[in-house]
Amino acid sequence: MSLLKLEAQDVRNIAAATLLPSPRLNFLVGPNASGKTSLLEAIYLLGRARSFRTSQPHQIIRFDQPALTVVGRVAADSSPPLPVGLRIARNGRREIHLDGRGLHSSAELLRAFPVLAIQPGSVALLEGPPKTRRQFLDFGAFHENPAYLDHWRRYTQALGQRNALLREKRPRELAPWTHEAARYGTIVGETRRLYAERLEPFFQDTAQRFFKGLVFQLHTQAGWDTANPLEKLLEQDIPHDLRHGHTQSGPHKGDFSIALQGRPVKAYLSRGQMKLLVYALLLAQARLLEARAGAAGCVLIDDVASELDEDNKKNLLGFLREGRTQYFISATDSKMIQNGLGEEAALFEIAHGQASPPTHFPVP
Ligand SMILES: Nc1ncnc2c1ncn2[C@@H]1O[C@H](COP(=O)(O)OP(=O)(O)OP(=O)(O)O)[C@@H](O)[C@H]1O
Repeated sequence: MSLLKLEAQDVRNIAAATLLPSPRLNFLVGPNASGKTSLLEAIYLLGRARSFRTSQPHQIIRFDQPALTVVGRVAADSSPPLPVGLRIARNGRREIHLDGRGLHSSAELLRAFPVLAIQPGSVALLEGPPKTRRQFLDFGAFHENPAYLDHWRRYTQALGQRNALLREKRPRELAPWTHEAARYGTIVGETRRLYAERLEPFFQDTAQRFFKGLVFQLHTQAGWDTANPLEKLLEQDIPHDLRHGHTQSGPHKGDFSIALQGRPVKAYLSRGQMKLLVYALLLAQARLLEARAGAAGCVLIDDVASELDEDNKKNLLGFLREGRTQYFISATDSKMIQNGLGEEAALFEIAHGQASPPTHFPVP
């Protein structure tokens, strides 16, 4: 499911830009503030209907413009290319189009064009709050299991109702929501656990590229003591939950952690190593998507060279050249990519919010 064409309008400093990318490796090269990240942001918007940099639409829309527009064509493995489009206005109103239809939610878009971003802020995946890690697991589980979104929504709704009753101190009305939250919460927790289990070998493989000989352990925490049924815990917790005004146990408290020889990585790895571990996790997620028939997605890598030494840049490039995933990689200079690009790859020079026509590297 690669991006065949992108047209971005009024995204940050991009007044209007068109990209005709390669289905595999695409390099966006240009000086600081030329618009590389903005182009990556435009691609991300097309797949997720939101930015990876901000939740404030007015920040992404070009100064003094009423709205941004991103349209594209996405290759689907077994059907003709799909036209996709998104418009976001200053008041936050979004219009999403897929194959000529207006969509009410971004879920179909996410499925049609799975996009992942690796950017300087991605280290929050290991260092930030658990919510970031839950979102990582949810994105994977969503693509792994078509029923996941519905289960997740039902859980979130039941949890919201239960929390409202807890805040209003109405314990007698809790029973149906406790039951519903336990039912769907258990499924959500289990689906996340299964996803992490599926991801683990891909993660071990990607981590080996950067950390030869080191073996990491990936542990998921469900958000409750899974030795007990969630329903029993929720019932036991009622007095406690009433005092706090919200539900203490459940997948909304879920998380995962990574350890190296039993020690939490956060406490021992260098900054550069943390960044590599984030690469390993997100690239593993992309590889797992790729392993699912027809679901290979698109990965955006912003500011690729920062904090990676020469060996690791080579390791990364070697990894990216394998498989079917489409990559968009931004860098301030093309040194990193001049050597060893044996595959179909395209270089776009970015200047003042404009992209040059692609330079294609010949297949040897
Ligand atoms: N809403 C906006 N409207 C217009 N310009 C904006 C807006 N938001 C940011 N910019 C500007 O867009 C320019 C491009 O930013 P971008 O982050 O895409 O650059 P970049 O090429 O990734 O740079 P770097 O290599 O420094 O990371 C910057 O000068 C930035 O100040």
